[in-house]
Amino acid sequence: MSLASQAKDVTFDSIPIVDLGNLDKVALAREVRTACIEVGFFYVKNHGIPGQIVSNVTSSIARYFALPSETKMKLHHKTTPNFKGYSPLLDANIDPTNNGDNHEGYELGWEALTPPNGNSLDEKRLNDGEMSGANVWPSEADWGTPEEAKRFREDMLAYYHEAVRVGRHLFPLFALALELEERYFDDKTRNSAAIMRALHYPPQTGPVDDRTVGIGAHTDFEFFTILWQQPGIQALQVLNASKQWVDAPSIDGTLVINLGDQFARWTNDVFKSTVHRAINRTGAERYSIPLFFGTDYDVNIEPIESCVSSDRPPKYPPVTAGDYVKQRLRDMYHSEQ
Ligand SMILES: O=C(O)CCC(=O)C(=O)O
Ligand SMILES: [Fe+2]
Repeated sequence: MSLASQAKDVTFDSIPIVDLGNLDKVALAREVRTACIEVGFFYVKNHGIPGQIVSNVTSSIARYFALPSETKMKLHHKTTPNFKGYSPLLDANIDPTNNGDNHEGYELGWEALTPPNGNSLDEKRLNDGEMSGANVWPSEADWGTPEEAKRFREDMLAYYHEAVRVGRHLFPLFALALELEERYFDDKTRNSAAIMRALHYPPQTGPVDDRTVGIGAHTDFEFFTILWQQPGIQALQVLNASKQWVDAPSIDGTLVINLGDQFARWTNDVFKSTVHRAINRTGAERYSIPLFFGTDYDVNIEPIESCVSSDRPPKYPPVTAGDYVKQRLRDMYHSEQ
């Protein structure tokens, strides 16, 4: 049966959990396919990221966001050519009908933990298309000690590389879920763009203006997102086909995977890029870490053959992944960058 004929809109009431430890690849791919067609979101367990790396990055993030606002503002993303760095509260506005997203963020991309030959602009990043370019890091003076500065960079990059490893593991699984050859995405993900954002959502208690939520209703722009969310704090919600918000709670030991608009374009919307938002009404600080995983930016996104039929003609014109993401980022920040 073609994938095009399997497309459907489902009023799901929970998000499925997929066990990456399952050695039966065919069964695993089937589970992923169902989750992608019906929900566009799933949790993964047994992803292999060591707990210590996760706890290090989360404590580093909390320390970073506790720095004085003037210090964080020195690395405002508008001072960089590629959106890296800090974005303050209400700076981004992902839902144009809203007043701004009530979170602050810090964004980084690919960087070797130990730069080869002392050169931080290594070959991989130079090849990474128009969104490439150096990360920016708070200085030793910003942190107060060289150890703190070093620790922050190491904790962030250690998690980054682990999450990228999980992402690389998922591409063949997605290929199988699409009934393609397992290696289908290999030549499209040689220098995969992977942008990580550390996010801080201050608590919003009392009456909350619906137009100033943590992050407004949106779909992600990239291929898929790997999201770590802080345990014990409910904030993320996912919209089902009947326009009901379904909670996506943090589940210990799991990561959330959600498909982005690039994936929806590859699959002519057979696989869903589902609307979601986050509101932190818990009274406690919330941190989360999405990592947006893409194909190489020079790859042209065109629908996979089996996702197109006479009943389901192509919905989107072809576009390169890089052009697409850059335009979406400009829209989000109302930027001319
Ligand atoms: O913080 C979250 O749980 C969601 C973040 C998100 O959806 C995004 O950054 O695109
Ligand atoms: Fe998102």
